[in-house]
Amino acid sequence: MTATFGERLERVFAEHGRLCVGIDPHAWLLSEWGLPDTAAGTRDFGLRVLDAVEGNAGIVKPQVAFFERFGSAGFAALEDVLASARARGILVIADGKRGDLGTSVEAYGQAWLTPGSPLEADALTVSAYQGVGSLAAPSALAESAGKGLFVLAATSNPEGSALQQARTATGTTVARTILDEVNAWNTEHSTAGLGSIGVVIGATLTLADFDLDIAPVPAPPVLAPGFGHQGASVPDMRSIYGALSNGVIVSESRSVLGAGPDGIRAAVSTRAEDVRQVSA
Ligand SMILES: O=C(O)c1cc(=O)[nH]c(=O)n1[C@@H]1O[C@H](COP(=O)(O)O)[C@@H](O)[C@H]1O
Repeated sequence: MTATFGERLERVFAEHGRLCVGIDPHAWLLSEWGLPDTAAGTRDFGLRVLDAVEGNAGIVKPQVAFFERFGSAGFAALEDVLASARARGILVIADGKRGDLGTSVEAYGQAWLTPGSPLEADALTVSAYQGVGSLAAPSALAESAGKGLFVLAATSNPEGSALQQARTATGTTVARTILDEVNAWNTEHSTAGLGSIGVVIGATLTLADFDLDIAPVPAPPVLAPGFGHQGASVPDMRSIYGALSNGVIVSESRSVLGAGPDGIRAAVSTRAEDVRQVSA
């Protein structure tokens, strides 16, 4: 039987820890790395990040937008990066923040989560603006293929708070509604341990402001951006996430990538150790 995404994630946690290195080839980073601001530059950048991650950490998160800037050539570059990560056994969360309804969102699931697809990743970030129920098709696809989804619940940017803290007719915040509905899916569909469907909760936030401070049981995987460049500090991980901490994936992009091509391997190694310290 195919291992579930949650089981695969727990294995990665045990073997490599919870650091996720973002692959965000900003134009200025390409320049600092001595690479052209082209699709070929993003490919080289992505492959060099994988060189630094291999053996040092277990998870990467390519930000699709930085590849998409170059159209089909950018997607071809991303396909090469995804294939290389698969070959190295590095778990990939494609940060595409896709969201739609019905057969359209199902097609996004097929694009990013079907084994053998050119853009195959292990998990995809998705938006639930159309309701968590709109994600049923890609969730089912993920579950059957041992893949995962990360649903945006409370994002690290300050502009998201008003909408995400707003209360629905039942009095529950939008962010909490998403967390509860994700958890209901996991309880119904996943066997044991971490579920296959996770949430995104920014590390820059005070979880109580979103009614996210009481963790559901079982706690889902939590993709946690906002560490490093956006100001959250890794040693504070447990105090930020409380009872959700056991599922947290610490994600950093610029703070690690800024070390440059010569310094990145050491930067990943140091940061992975910092994350292990706080996870123990
Ligand atoms: O889904 C994400 O990864 C994400 C969610 C969120 O709430 N905030 C957030 O910054 N991100 C992504 O995480 C990365 C953060 O990059 P750094 O701030 O450089 O670590 C970017 O790719 C963002 O798009």
